[in-house]
Order: sequence, then C-alpha cells, then structure tokens
Amino acid sequence: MTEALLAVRGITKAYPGVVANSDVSFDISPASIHALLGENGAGKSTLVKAIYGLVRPDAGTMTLAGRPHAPASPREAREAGVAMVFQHFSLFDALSVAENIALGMENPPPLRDLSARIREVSQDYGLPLDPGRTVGDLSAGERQRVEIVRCLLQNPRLLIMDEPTSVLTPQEVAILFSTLRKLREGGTAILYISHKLEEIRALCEKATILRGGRVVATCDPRERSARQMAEMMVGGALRAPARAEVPVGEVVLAVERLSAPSPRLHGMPLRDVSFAVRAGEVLGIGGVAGNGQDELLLALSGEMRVAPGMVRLKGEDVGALSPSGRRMRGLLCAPEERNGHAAAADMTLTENAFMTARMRKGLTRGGGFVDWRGARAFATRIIETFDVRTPGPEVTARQLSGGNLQKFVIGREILQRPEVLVVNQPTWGGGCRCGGGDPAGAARSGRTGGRRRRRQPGSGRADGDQRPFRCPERGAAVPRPPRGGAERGGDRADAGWSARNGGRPCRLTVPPRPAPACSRSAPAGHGRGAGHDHP
Ligand SMILES: Nc1ncnc2c1ncn2[C@@H]1O[C@H](COP(=O)(O)OP(=O)(O)OP(=O)(O)O)[C@@H](O)[C@H]1O
Repeated sequence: MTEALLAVRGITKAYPGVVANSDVSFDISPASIHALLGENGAGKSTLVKAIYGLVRPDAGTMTLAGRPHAPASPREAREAGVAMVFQHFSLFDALSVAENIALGMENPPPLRDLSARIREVSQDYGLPLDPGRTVGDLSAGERQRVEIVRCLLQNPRLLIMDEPTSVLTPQEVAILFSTLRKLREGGTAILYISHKLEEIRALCEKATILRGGRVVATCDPRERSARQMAEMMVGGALRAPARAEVPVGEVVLAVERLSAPSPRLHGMPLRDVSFAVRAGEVLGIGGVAGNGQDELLLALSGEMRVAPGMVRLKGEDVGALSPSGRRMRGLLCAPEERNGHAAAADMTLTENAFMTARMRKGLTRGGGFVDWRGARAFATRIIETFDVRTPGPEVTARQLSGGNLQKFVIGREILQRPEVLVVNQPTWGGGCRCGGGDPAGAARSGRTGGRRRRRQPGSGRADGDQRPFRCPERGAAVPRPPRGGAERGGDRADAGWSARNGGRPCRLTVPPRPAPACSRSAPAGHGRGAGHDHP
C-alpha cells in the first residue's frame, strides 16, 4: 500500500456555537484526485483552510509526505507544497496575466522570463494562456487558468480546488478535467471540492464525505451513483421535490428595448433587451457570464435607473424608481454576490433580514424605530423555513458557510412574497445534492460564470440563441404565482423553490453581443457592490 501524501488525523475546529470539524481523519494518496463532499455547512472549507494554513485547528495533526504539516499561513503551506485555487479569483483586471502571477510570487523573475515559463507550463498542461493579455479581457475559464498556472509554477504536491467548475462553461470544464488528469499522471495529488456529483464520478477515484463536521463515509465515486453519494451526504433518503402545476397569469414584468451603459469598469452595456414575464412563470437568462447579466439585475433592482418605458411592473413604469420604491411594489432582487451586496458580512442575520424586509414585513414602528423583535422573528422564520444551518439569528452573515448564506438571502426574499423575484446565480455555493444527471431529479446547480467575464468565441451559446429550458442557469426572474397558487411546502429550500416555479418550461434569452468594453485601469474584483443602493 502506498504511503499517504497527506495524512489528516483528528482535526477539530470549533467556532462559537458550531463545531465545524470534529475529529476528522483521512488520507490522500499521491497522484490521485480525491473528492471532499458534504452538504452546505458540513465543514469542507474549514478543513481545506486548515490544510492551506488559513485556519488553525484546535486539535489534531497532519503530515505531508511524512513530515509534520501545521502551516501557520498560506505561505508556509505553499512552501510545503500545497497550492489552492479558490472559488473566487483574486486577480487584478487592469494587469496582464504575467503581472498578476508575478504579484503572487515571493521572488518573481524578470517579466520576460516569467512569461516564457507561463507559456511553457500552460502548453505542458493544455491550458492555453497568453501571458501578455489583460486579465479584464479574459473569460472565467481563462482567469481560472491564470490561478492554476500560478499554482503550477510552485510545483505543488497537493493542489486544492474549491468548486472549480461552478464558474465554467462545459467546454472549459472539459479543458480543466484534462489538465487535472495530466497533473495526476505527473504525480500531483488533487483535493477536489464540488457539489456536482456526476463530475466527481467522472474525475475522482476516492471521496471523503463530511456531515456535521465529521467524516461519515469514504467511497470510490466510480462505484456509486450520484444519488447514493447525495444520500451519504444528507444521511437519509432523498425526496424529489414535487413540482406543482401553477397557472400562468398576466404579464407582471415587461422589459422593452432596455439599453443602458454599464456603471462598472469592464462592465457590459445593455443593448435593446426585451422580454416579458408572466405570473407563475420562470424566465431564465442564459449566456456566458459578463455579457450583461449583472447590469440587467442592476436595471431591474433599481440600483441603476433606466429611461422611461424600459421596465414596467404590472404595467407601471418603474425605471426611475429607487430600489426601495420597487421593493414596495413587489419587485425584489437577490444579487449574485452574497457578502457585500446581498448581505452585509459583519451584520447579524436579524439585521440583514431587516435591511431588505423592513417595508414589506412592517419591521419599523413609532416613527421609524426598528422593531427588533419582529426582525428577529422574521430572521428565525427564514432560518427554519429554508434550513439555514446556523446557531441562530444573532450570528453575523460572515459566520455562515457560503451555501447557508445563499439559502438565507434567497429565503429572505421569497418570504416577502414578491410579485417578481429576480435572482442572480441562485444556486451559487448552494450546492446540488444530487449532481447534474441525478435520477432523483432534485434541484440542479449550474453556474456558467462568475464575475465580470467576457464571452470568448466558441466559449458559450451562440448569440441570440432562444430555446426552451427548465432550470435557471445564470439568473432567473421568478414571478409569484397568482394568489392561491403553490406555497412553499417541503422542509428544504429546494423543495420550496420547485413548488414556486412550478416546473414550468421557460424561455432562454441571451443578451445580444455588444462591443468589447474598453477600460483597463481598475483593480477589479474589489469593492464590488460598493456605491450602490442596497437592492
Ligand atoms: N469564521 C467562522 N466563524 C464562525 N463560524 C464559522 C466560521 N467559518 C465557518 N463557520 C461555521 O462552520 C461550519 C462549517 O462551515 P464551512 O464553511 O466549513 O462549510 P462548507 O462545508 O464549506 O459549506 P458550503 O458548502 O456551504 O461552503 C458552518 O456552520 C459555518 O457557519
């Protein structure tokens, strides 16, 4: 039997009110792709952060290639041979690929030498990348390649990847998988976190499954179905959400010839976008990210005002109204970025519940005083109804795992009974308990892009493509069914979601391809959402 590359023994990490990792032990073999699975809040991120030196465990030990591994910082972890590609890229849009990579190195070589190295590594691993290109002009997949090449230049023994395919197109996923297989052949071990169980089955030879911070199972994903793995994750039989028939009503949201410049550097202007959404209908907005989806959300939420006649809610022109004005009328939005846009990271869940629900849930009284008891009760209801795993409404948003915060944000809006709900990337970080091709047919996760990515030729759907589809891949406008329509029935967030959208086929609209945006000067990816009204 080969000696483990990484041996984790009894890792325990507690936060106030939560044991994120409890006595976790497992081994990663050299030259293997090892999946780390678990529901939202199971403790996956905490564990990989411990391996990468971002979290100090309270107890337990690790050895890497036979040596004690207790990194006090990511730098120490990198020196020991551990590299990590995060779900969110940390790149400067205004700088070139080579400059971005140099920024992350302790002692970067001259830029020309570094560029030659980048070309070499990217060719070796089938990751096409031009070191001279500006990062702001790259697609999601190319940005991820920058991060991967940055890691590969360190010759890691262990590469950790946190939900790497959630921002990629199917073509980019295929490239990534072939790179990871090459890395494995070259002797690198990969620790792979994903909620997409069909991908795990295709890629990984071993999986460690966490539940409630503990290792509950280990398996060979090639020998298990996605459903079996999902059941190991949740610790019980999966119930497929029932899709209720919902009658389609009148047009509630009409967008007509919507054109507007992007308020963001490297943003994408909206050009002549038209669609209508009826009560009880789900409209999916598809397309590779960075092609106007974010701007569309801003134009609908009221964070970006638009010219008369372009956005109508139940016949009323709301294009000049503020986010509050639109909320009053029932147009609610849940933006993509959880921390800093959809929620304030350092505020409690009660405060975050109050922030968007104060008007519709009547959470002020006596001339504008906050009704804290009401706000707390509303936050508690969101937590209970949407199965948000947290000690209670007084924890801060930052303390929630990514998927649990996502459930809280979406639940907060749904429980306000919107006339129209606009959600951007609702399954991002939320996970899919059954994976893409799951026979149980539970809610599917399919994020095709992340932040500010520009479409590359051949990297996504053709312009103007319009065809029916069922699952909101990139963003969706979900109007409330007519009164008396299906209410949330199940005890899980995704069950309620399905009931609300009624499983109705919807149209797919891809915004027309605009001219490339030009600005190069901003260090982007930082301060997103700053300067906007809260939706
Ligand atoms: N800094 C923190 N402070 C307090 N609690 C935390 C902190 N980080 C994580 N937790 C808690 O630890 C638990 C495990 O969180 P973790 O982020 O590791 O889960 P996860 O499996 O990665 O979830 P997801 O799939 O939703 O990202 C959660 O209950 C979370 O709320």
